[in-house]
Amino acid sequence: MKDDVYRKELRNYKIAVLPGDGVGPEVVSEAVKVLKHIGNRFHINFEFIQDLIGGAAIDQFGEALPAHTLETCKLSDAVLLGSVGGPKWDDLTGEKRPEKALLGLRKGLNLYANIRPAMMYESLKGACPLKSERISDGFDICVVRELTGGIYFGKRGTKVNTSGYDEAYDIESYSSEEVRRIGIEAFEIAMKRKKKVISVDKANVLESSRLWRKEMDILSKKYPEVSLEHMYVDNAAMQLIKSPSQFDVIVTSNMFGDILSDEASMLTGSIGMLPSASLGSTKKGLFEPIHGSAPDIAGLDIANPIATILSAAMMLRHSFGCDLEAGTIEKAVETVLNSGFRTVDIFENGKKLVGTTEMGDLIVKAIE
Ligand SMILES: NC(=O)c1ccc[n+]([C@@H]2O[C@H](COP(=O)([O-])OP(=O)(O)OC[C@H]3O[C@@H](n4cnc5c(N)ncnc54)[C@H](O)[C@@H]3O)[C@@H](O)[C@H]2O)c1
Ligand SMILES: CC(C)[C@H](C(=O)O)[C@@H](O)C(=O)O
Ligand SMILES: [Mg+2]
Repeated sequence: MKDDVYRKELRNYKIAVLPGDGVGPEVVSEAVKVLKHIGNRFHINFEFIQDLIGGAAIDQFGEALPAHTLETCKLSDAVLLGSVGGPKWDDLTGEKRPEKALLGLRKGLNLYANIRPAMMYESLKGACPLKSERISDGFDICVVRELTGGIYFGKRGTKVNTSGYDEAYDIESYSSEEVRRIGIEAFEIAMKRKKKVISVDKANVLESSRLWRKEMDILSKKYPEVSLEHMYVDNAAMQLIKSPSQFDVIVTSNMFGDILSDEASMLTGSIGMLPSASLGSTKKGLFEPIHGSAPDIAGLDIANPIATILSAAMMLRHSFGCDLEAGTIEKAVETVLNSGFRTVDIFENGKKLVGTTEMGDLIVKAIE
């Protein structure tokens, strides 16, 4: 019997839970609450194995990504992560930084494709900072961000240059194989959507972007039904604000994807709304909100848990093939938003202000 069929019949999944720092533990505990509820309702046995990452792991074990944390993730079917980093660890440099744990985890699990969907909820139109005519068509964008290459993983260092000044460098580099595999991911996703890919680069300046563009062109010949357009990243940042509905699938490099997805998140109303799935060549994925540890609001029970709850839904769909259950969570989120409940980041006059825990409770209730 094939492994995935066997697992589906048993409906028994092991989830590594890494709450991390700042608001991470607050939003993750809401997502776990929702998953537990889904488990009860749909007879799925979730085993949650909690471990430390980031600043929390530095404080306890002296390193941001302890070997046992990586091992826990390797032995699990999927990983749910909150966020890492914060002012407490800001003086640390290089490999010691909490954020490096995240990069180590993504690389260690070979999760090269980061999927970040940004869609407009009808009831959150008022929370979008754009004029209503710019979003009259709504938008449903899927950012496909390369996650284990580029400037994040290139050679870096510091030196004193020949004139005696300090110098620092981070090299952006991509191989054709790295570009091809993220391209395939984007075209495959596009085949299930509007069959439209916009590849974002800076090929008017960067050699690595020229390779990127060439590989995307080669790949597009294998997907004749999908239209491919190239766009420079500066223009793409502007076009996202001008007319978000022109985008469907955006495929781009690690750093451009990081920046553009934060920008796209704000179009939905808040960075607290955007989930993500980091995927590789196996079903095991890493699921996390795109936002960070939000130190300015940590511990106040006001962070929006929806991004993390929607990340849990992405886990059900992508790692476990539980489409019905994923859809149930997504529908529950929509129901709660349609009923007028809002955390402070998406609050508008006339709506009902709730905190992190209450938002989680409402979503659980909407699942029932
Ligand atoms: N994936 C991650 O773990 C991740 C992602 C981004 C940043 N970080 C780290 O987090 C720390 C803070 O970074 P930052 O301030 O640049 O970005 P951030 O995403 O943590 O916060 C940016 C702004 O968005 C708000 N915000 C974020 N999440 C929110 C939520 N769920 N609900 C409501 N408001 C929310 C914050 O309050 C803040 O005003 C840094 O150490 C950074 O490196 C980690
Ligand atoms: C914390 C940082 C390393 C991370 C990234 O840049 O990938 C974050 O900004 C994200 O978007 O997940
Ligand atoms: Mg980011």
